[in-house]
Amino acid sequence: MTKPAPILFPKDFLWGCATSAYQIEGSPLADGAGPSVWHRFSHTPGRVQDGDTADVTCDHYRRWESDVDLMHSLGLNSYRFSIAWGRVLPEGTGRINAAGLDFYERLVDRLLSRGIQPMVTLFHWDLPAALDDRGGWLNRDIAQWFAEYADVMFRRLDDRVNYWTTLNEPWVVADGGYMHGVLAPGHRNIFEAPRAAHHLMMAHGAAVQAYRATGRNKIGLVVNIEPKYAASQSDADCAATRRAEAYMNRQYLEPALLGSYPEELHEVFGEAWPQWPAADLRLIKQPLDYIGVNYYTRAVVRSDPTSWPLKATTVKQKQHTHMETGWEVYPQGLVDTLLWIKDQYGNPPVYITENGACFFDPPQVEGPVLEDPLRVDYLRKHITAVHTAMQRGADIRGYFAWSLFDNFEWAFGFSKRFGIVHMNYETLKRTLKSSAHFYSKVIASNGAAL
Ligand SMILES: OC[C@@H]1[C@@H](O)[C@H](O)[C@@H](O)c2nc(CNc3ccccc3)cn21
Repeated sequence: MTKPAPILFPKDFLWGCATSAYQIEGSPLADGAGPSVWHRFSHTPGRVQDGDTADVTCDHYRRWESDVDLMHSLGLNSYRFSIAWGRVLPEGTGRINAAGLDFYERLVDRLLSRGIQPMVTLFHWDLPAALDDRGGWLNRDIAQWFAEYADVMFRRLDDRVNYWTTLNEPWVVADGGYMHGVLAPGHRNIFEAPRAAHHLMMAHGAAVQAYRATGRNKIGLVVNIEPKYAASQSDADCAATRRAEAYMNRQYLEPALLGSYPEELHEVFGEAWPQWPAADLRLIKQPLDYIGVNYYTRAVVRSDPTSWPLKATTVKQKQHTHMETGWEVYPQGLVDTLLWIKDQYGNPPVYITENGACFFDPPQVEGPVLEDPLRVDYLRKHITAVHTAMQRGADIRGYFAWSLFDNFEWAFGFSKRFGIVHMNYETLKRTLKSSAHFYSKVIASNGAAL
């Protein structure tokens, strides 16, 4: 029996971890920063589990130098993080806060000095509150507000940042923030959700257009993809699955890549679905250098006329492990997702910009390393899935584990831990989990240690 050939990734493959500003930085109002909708939302009683806020969280705003050194010690060759728009432009437009811009410039310089490539996300949900007061994602003007902010960042950092992302997961903002009201800014309105979604994508297009005027590197869009599998071959379940796939997985990819929306959205939104001007879709469909895919889980879908607005619901797969968010662990879904993008959208360059899991880590035996075997198994199986898709022709350029640290998990507060590094929120001590050691070995061996 010959041993299987070792898994090996390309020499220039990006191996990183991902974070976002509001989730790890703390000090949301320091040095002239303006508040975000998430600062408001987390300080609104009842919105976040246990009343948690990100006022301190990982205190990365003050510990960024040693945090970069920790990334270097893990052997990361890249790091995906986001800019807090309100640190740079406290009112969202107009006046620049030099201290905010300087923080991100110093962070980028230190990353580069440690041989770590920054991948910078311009918007990871923390919209300046001042812009929300002017309508936020419901105001068509936000496309220009976002392009103005993006241009400030491009002009300051494009000589050092090779990978830009406009938006992180527009679906989550529209669905969570405007359809279901469970995320900032907390609206629950089926007429607002498609408008917020559309304006998010117009902002994406306007920022890419601005980048092409001066930019010399790569820019893309990050979407969350959750592959949908019909619970049965019945017409009702197959139609429900198509609606769910259009609503989450195609509503953002297709205007960006094809310049059109899936027909199923007319059925999903009904009278709430506007007729968008063709010029809007031309703005959204800007040539991209890559697509970022955030993958965590899949959904098995059945028809459910009582479920709003999709008339579809997820069927729990009791035979598989689930995370503490209730998400099924299903690595095959990542293979299927990557091959779907390859086959449906012309095999664009893809980075796995987020992949990870939150498990209640077992009771910790005292010692320097915290054991998290379920997360090690999750990472091993999903990184292997990436390699499988690459062997079948998908053009995958990098992988970012979510997340470097345990951090503020939005409406879940600190109750969910996705980090490969444990965060003690009292002492702010960082402690490597066994998944950090595992990931470090995978990087050092370029995959052979899987
Ligand atoms: O929930 C884990 C992470 C989160 O911390 C990141 O900020 C965010 O980019 C992120 N996106 C997903 C996947 N998409 C998703 C699906 C349903 C609800 C919320 C997010 C997971 N995560």
